Amino acid sequence: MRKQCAIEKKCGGCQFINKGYEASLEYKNKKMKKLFEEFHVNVHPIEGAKNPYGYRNKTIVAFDHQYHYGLYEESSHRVVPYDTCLLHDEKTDQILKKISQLFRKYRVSIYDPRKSRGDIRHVLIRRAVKTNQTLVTLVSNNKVFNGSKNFCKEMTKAFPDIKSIVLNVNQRKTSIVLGDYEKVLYGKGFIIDELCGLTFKISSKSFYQINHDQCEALYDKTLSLLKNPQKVLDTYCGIGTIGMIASKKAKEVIGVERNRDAIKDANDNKASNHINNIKFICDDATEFMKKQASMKASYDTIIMDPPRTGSTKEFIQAVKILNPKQIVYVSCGPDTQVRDLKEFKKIGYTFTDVYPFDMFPFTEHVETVVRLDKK
Ligand SMILES: C[S@@+](CC[C@H](N)C(=O)[O-])C[C@H]1O[C@@H](n2cnc3c(N)ncnc32)[C@H](O)[C@@H]1O
Repeated sequence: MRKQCAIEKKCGGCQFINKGYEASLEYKNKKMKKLFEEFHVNVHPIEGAKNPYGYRNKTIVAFDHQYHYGLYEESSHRVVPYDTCLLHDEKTDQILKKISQLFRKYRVSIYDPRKSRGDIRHVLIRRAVKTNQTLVTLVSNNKVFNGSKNFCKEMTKAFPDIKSIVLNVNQRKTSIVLGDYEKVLYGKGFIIDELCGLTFKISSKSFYQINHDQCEALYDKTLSLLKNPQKVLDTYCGIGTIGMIASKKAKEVIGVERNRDAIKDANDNKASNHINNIKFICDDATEFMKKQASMKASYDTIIMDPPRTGSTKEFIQAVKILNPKQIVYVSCGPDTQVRDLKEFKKIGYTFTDVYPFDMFPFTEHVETVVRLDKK
């Protein structure tokens, strides 16, 4: 059933929310065909979501001084308040309403970005949709959160699925949301979700795909594209999701990721899923690739899933030396993927198919996966 968003224009988060889901898929299909046109490959129709609403398992909001929550208006510090968002998991907005009530009740100090004063800068909610567990992260300018015991007690009484509440301290004067220092106020500091038959521990600073069901479809495709993988290098591995799923099919997997918290989660995930043929390394992906190339290490398969900015020329030059038979490239930024694919072409890799996934329904974004083979 088609739903209408009342704050579409002010919020600006989803370009297609009031235009209809089919229209958005049509637009994305055309966009992908055009983007990959120069390669003369088969661009498959985008894999749409069964339910395009309520898919976001991660939400970050700011509060104004009247304790309304919302997103910052583009290029301003004005919060655009909202009641419910059509893309959020339903529980998320109920939790945010309760947080707003408690902030008001306890007169919690709200950060003012213009004056760099006050405490609470953002609230991040993460939902593990399969296990119904919630992680609440309060991002503050202050290492102390007065009244945290009462706050946690009231929150967890109202929402028993809140398994952890974390205070993340961010005293930087930038728009980066999370700081480095964290203090667990309640629970263990993480939640557990299930994905593709495995369990994953997720903490506030680790990357985890925001659309659970579309992510399973994307990972199934990724796995099916791997032809007889033996020694696999999973680069930009996050908490180890793709590598651990691929480990079922491979002899050995090495995952590399630069976020220390994600690597800690990955190692815990490896242990809790009893996977013995995977190892995780905390390093910059390009630096790691350069070291592997200089050691003449041997991998027959490379998986890469970089951030929206894509990979680097040096990474691709290191691939040339490592000479794997196949590369599976997952991307949340098809523009930068195209840029990187041109470099892969120069070093002798070809591809025939592009598989787009609608990981972020109603927004402009598309996720794509491609398998490259050595000519
Ligand atoms: C799109 S996410 C993919 C994570 C994982 N493959 C997944 O599907 O959950 C990109 C990951 O790359 C990591 N990352 C970003 N830049 C990196 C770099 N230069 N070297 C290594 N990892 C990096 C991020 O921390 C993030 O975990």
